[in-house]
Amino acid sequence: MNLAKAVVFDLDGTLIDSLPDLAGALNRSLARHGQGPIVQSDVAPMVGDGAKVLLQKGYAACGLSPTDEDEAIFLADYEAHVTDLTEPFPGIPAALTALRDSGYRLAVCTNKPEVSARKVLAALDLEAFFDVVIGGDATPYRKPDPRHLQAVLNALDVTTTDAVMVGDHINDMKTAAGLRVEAIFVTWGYGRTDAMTRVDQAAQLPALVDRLLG
Ligand SMILES: O=C(O)COP(=O)(O)O
Ligand SMILES: [Mg+2]
Repeated sequence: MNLAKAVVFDLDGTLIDSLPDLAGALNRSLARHGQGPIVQSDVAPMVGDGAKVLLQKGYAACGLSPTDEDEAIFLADYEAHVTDLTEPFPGIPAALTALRDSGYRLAVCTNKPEVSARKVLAALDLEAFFDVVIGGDATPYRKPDPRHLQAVLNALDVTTTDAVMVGDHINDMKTAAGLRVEAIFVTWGYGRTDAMTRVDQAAQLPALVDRLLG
């Protein structure tokens, strides 16, 4: 058993394919100004720094910048539709089950607003896997600031050498590197990096985590 060891997951693009609902909310917001839609493949690289930055990047692509009202409407609209089309990526529930069965403690470190993160985890029956969930609006720091991950490790009471971070974005890799925490880059998400340790399928995660933390 690995009671003192933990696996910290990014959420969007790592555990869940949330791009359709993120793009939907962005495009509904742009439509209020007679702009868009932006196709999902162009929205994907805008995901990773949280919902507000997604809105700013989407508006910038149309030569606009969002007002406070646009932001409030967008955040409320996304929160209301956070599970319309969003699903776990293939093999994720089984991989989380295998990791828990091996004794790892699991957590989520996401730049997503925490209310939306918890809502989607509950709706997709993933919430019970995680001891700690910290969203991008829940502390003064968010990824790539390593203090976001440090807050998760503190809440877990786990040391940096007993944790691994799993993510789909350069922000996740930078966050882990800032604390010298081992990191695994998942290739099924929305980001691109040259990270050395990579996985292409969720089923490969438990063995890789064992190798890095064992
Ligand atoms: O929603 C985002 O922009 C990023 O969220 P993530 O940190 O879970 O990938
Ligand atoms: Mg991500």
